[in-house]
Amino acid sequence: MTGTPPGGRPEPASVPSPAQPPSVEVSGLAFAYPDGRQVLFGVDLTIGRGERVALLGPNGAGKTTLVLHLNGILRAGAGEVRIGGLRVGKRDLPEIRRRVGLVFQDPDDQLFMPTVGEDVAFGPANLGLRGAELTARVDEALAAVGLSEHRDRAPHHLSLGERRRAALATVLAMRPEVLVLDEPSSNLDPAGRRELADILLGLDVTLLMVTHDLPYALQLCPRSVVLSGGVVGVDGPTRRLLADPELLARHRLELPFGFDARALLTESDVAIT
Ligand SMILES: Nc1ncnc2c1ncn2[C@@H]1O[C@H](COP(=O)(O)OP(=O)(O)OP(=O)(O)O)[C@@H](O)[C@H]1O
Repeated sequence: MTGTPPGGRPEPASVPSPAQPPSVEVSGLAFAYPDGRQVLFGVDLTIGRGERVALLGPNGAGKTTLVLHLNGILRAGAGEVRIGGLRVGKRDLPEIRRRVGLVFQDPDDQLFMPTVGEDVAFGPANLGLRGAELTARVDEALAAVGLSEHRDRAPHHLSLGERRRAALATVLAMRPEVLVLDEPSSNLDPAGRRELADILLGLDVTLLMVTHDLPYALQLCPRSVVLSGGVVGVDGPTRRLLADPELLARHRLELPFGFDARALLTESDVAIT
């Protein structure tokens, strides 16, 4: 909520009031798949309202497993997850799923209606929206991702970049508080990557982005968390993580050839490292 302090400028929506719980609170989260494979061993992670955080780690570290707990697709074996103070569990699942929007890596997992507009309307219609209210919600979500002109097109006729933005619109139509993106930049061309970044930077949500694309993490997320050995192994400013070659090597993270991460550091960072 946006507030106007007496005599002052309106506060941005992302500034938390002291009474507001964090967007995401994961505490002591442990999880094993039914085949017995234990992936998470006690994850602790708090994300404040309006923060943008990159979730990093090598293949198989458990990043997707962790984010699937945020909207209750997976159930914690031990520990708990809270979204805006509300515990993720059977009782409040519909509200949790409204609060947490998950955008999967493959947009085709989220687009299944004959037209883009119908796909975007699907979630809010399930919430009970109808008529002008539903149309306004769809308009708003399509405009946010720059697809207003594509409302009546078949999703499978869109480019990958457009389909990924359409999948994002299906989630934005629910007005989520937390947006979780699984590898949003994968297979996008440079223009598609930039367009998506511009959209994401303009959203007023808490953002958690799973990615192997470290420059994208840097561009979008001031904070990064590295999942390692089933727990949060590293948590800090993205620019400092990326400027630490030993840390990157330890977690099998690699920057593109020629990317000068040391140039990211400020004088105060250099003094600390
Ligand atoms: N349904 C499942 N049943 C059993 N094991 C699974 C299942 N899904 C994932 N795993 C295992 O859990 C581990 C973590 O997988 P997860 O997909 O969460 O990792 P990740 O960090 O997202 O990897 P990537 O970067 O490759 O997407 C892997 O060893 C994977 O094989």
